[in-house]
Amino acid sequence: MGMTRGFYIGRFQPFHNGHYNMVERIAEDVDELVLGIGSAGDSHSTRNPFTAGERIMMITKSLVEFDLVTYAVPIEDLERNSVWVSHVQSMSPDFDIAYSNNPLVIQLFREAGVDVRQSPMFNRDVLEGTELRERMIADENWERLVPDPVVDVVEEANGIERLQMVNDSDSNGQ
Ligand SMILES: Nc1ncnc2c1ncn2[C@@H]1O[C@H](COP(=O)(O)OP(=O)(O)OP(=O)(O)O)[C@@H](O)[C@H]1O
Ligand SMILES: NC(=O)c1ccc[n+]([C@@H]2O[C@H](COP(=O)(O)O)[C@@H](O)[C@H]2O)c1
Repeated sequence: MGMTRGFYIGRFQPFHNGHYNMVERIAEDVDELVLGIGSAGDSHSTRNPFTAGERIMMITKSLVEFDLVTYAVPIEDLERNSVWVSHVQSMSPDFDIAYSNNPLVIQLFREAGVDVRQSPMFNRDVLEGTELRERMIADENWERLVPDPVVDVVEEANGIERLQMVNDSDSNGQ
């Protein structure tokens, strides 16, 4: 078979070991992988603390060890789900298979005729962005739930202090 390119989108707030395990799985199927940085315009909020650039650093540094060509492409949100797949395709290198465990994303790709594959959830009780952000806010242990380079990126961005600050103002109703 020829070269296969996959596409995997997430908000990656932050990129954690569940995402890493999913890439490990995907790497068995494809030669190249596009990582879509979802909600790319969002940052500095409790749900989306990190910028697209910071998330690109987390992903690029975490995936260097794979025998896989990777591209990180920021994808901003749209008001219209009905044209979202075209929007993604307009920003990304061409891909053969989309990977997601998000039901809306799966449905939109399938309706647009794109081949979609799911993976099992890895250790979902702790490997979840929401859980990680809660631990960061509470100064609880989160470092072992992410690839080592992500710890450095969070530190460089002063991410814990930022998340604690924006969480304070978010929960005070801005
Ligand atoms: N532990 C995991 N194992 C396998 N896939 C995962 C895991 N966590 C997230 N994913 C999948 O990775 C993609 C991107 O996930 P996303 O960036 O929303 O992370 P999340 O952990 O679900 O974060 P949040 O709690 O912030 O929504 C989605 O398809 C999601 O289902
Ligand atoms: N209408 C839209 O803009 C639209 C539709 C579906 C998914 N998305 C984005 O795709 C990403 C999906 O990633 P998650 O699986 O991490 O939720 C998110 O950033 C989400 O906002 C956007």
